[in-house]
Amino acid sequence: MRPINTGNQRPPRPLTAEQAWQATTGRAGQCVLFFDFDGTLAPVHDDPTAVQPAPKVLAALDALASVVQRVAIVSARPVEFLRDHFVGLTDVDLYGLYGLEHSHGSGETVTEEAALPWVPTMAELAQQARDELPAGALVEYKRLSVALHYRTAPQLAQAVETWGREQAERRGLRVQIGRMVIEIKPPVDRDKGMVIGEAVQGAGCAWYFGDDVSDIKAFAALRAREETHPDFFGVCVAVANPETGAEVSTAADLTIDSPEALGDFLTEAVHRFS
Ligand SMILES: O=P(O)(O)OC[C@H]1O[C@H](O[C@H]2O[C@H](CO)[C@@H](O)[C@H](O)[C@H]2O)[C@H](O)[C@@H](O)[C@@H]1O
Repeated sequence: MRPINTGNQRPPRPLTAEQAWQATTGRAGQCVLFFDFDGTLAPVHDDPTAVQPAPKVLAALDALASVVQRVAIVSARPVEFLRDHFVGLTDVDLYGLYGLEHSHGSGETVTEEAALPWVPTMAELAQQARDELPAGALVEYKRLSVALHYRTAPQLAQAVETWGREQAERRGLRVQIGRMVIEIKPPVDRDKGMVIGEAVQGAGCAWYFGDDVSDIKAFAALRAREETHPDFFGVCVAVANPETGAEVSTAADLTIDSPEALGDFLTEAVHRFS
């Protein structure tokens, strides 16, 4: 059995959950916990407007916020959506639309200026998608991005993705593939990896929990921080799922079975880190 590291040294890879707990406990006050939202904190639902955080998640995040340096949610959802789903959590940072928006604590929402000129294009694109995509495709308009979903009509995957890619190319936009969704975004350099790279400055340790391919960039940002800062300790945690789970798990240190299991894991973290 590998020895457990309780000092400020990083434990060797591959990591066990126990080693990750132990290495974090002594420096919880310097640690930032980052969470993706859909498929990580909240179980997947056919209707993107109907999702809610898994049981125990809200209470655990609230308690963790006073134990660790920062708790942050890093999502493709708008900040306003996240705020509505975490009412009562006033001491949490919210990064929305892959970092095009953010708010700290209960502060105002700040939007990346370079993205603002793209608002009318996105509104127009959403309307065009509603008009042109086949019945069964679901269009989610998010002010600075448009998500085209086919979860309830998987036979449309190729048609929806092809339509989305063509429109993105025609309009000079970017695409992000996700779980039964293609998302179209402004051509502004902002992703979860960039958010994490900036937000870990000043932290001695960070955990990132995610389930989708866009979260792999966040894992890479933690790995990069470890490379350049030998005292920094990062833990990448995948949340399993049948779509992107294998790819995300391969990039992670640890895998948790589901958002519900994450609720239990975080409840345990409150006790471990306190
Ligand atoms: O960065 P995230 O917080 O993980 O957001 C990624 C996308 O999540 C949502 O779509 C996903 O969840 C839906 C609700 O469970 C599900 O119906 C869909 O199939 C998933 O792709 C959200 O609706 C998207 O806007 C986000 O891009």
